[in-house]
Amino acid sequence: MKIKFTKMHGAGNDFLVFNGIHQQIAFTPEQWKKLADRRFGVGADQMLVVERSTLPEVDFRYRIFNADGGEVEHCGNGARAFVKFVHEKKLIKKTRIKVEIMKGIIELNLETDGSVTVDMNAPILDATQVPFDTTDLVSKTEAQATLWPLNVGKKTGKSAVLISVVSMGNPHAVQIVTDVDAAPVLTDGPLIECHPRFPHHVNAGFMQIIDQHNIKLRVFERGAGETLACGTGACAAVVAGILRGHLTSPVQVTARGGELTISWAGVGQSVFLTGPAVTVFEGEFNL
Ligand SMILES: N[C@H](CCC[C@H](N)C(=O)O)C(=O)O
Repeated sequence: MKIKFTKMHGAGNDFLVFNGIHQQIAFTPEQWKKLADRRFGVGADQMLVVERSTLPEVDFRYRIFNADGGEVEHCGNGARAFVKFVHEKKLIKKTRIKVEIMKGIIELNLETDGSVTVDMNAPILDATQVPFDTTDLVSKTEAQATLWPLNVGKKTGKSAVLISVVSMGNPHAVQIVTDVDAAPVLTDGPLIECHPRFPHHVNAGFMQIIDQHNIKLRVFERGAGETLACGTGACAAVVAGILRGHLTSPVQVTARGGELTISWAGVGQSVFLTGPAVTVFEGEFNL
């Protein structure tokens, strides 16, 4: 059976996007993992499946699978690729779209310049809801932020890594570093991703503050490794930076694969993510 897909990216975070409305897309975690493999498969950070929603007033359902085959709650860069896909495939005409994801509904807007703005809903700031195990941990306060000491490799006790714990529907552990290019993303990233205090694992963000309105960011993503950009990671980093008193909305996030713009008006308010979405090629494979 031939399965069609579209290869896309959002600031270098790359995806295989499937029309799950007109073709049956139901793969095992092993099949997703093989598809994502950059040698034995097609290659991607995540795979996105477009389906119709059964909820009233909601246009589509959007499922996200990481390169390791696991289904996850949210993907900010993927949401932008999603909008571009449903328009290019003429699955919808309107430019403001409501989409059901694993844990809620998000609203997407295709801008006249071709960029996409995503209402990412409000961040979850209660660490235990992320979820993160705070047992026996003594948190620190910086401005409005709660920071948690996390033992990472040899960085323990007084040298523990200070993280902000934020959920954008998916879990994020964000730390400030002086130089992202020199940050231990590939050594500490995997240790944080699978840290026992994160029962669902976590995306590990490394943020360098440039000024009040600009950061550089690298993210070691749960289930995908370091990606060239992470939309939900950019949202979590900006939320953490604003709460810590280092940033003021809007914030330009420079990722290795491109630029994202994040706006946030404060606790309880939605985070807005704006950025590019690019179609690279159409493909198909035999299942
Ligand atoms: N690795 C993430 C999912 C993809 C998020 C990222 N690609 C984005 O743009 O938000 C997780 O396991 O929660």
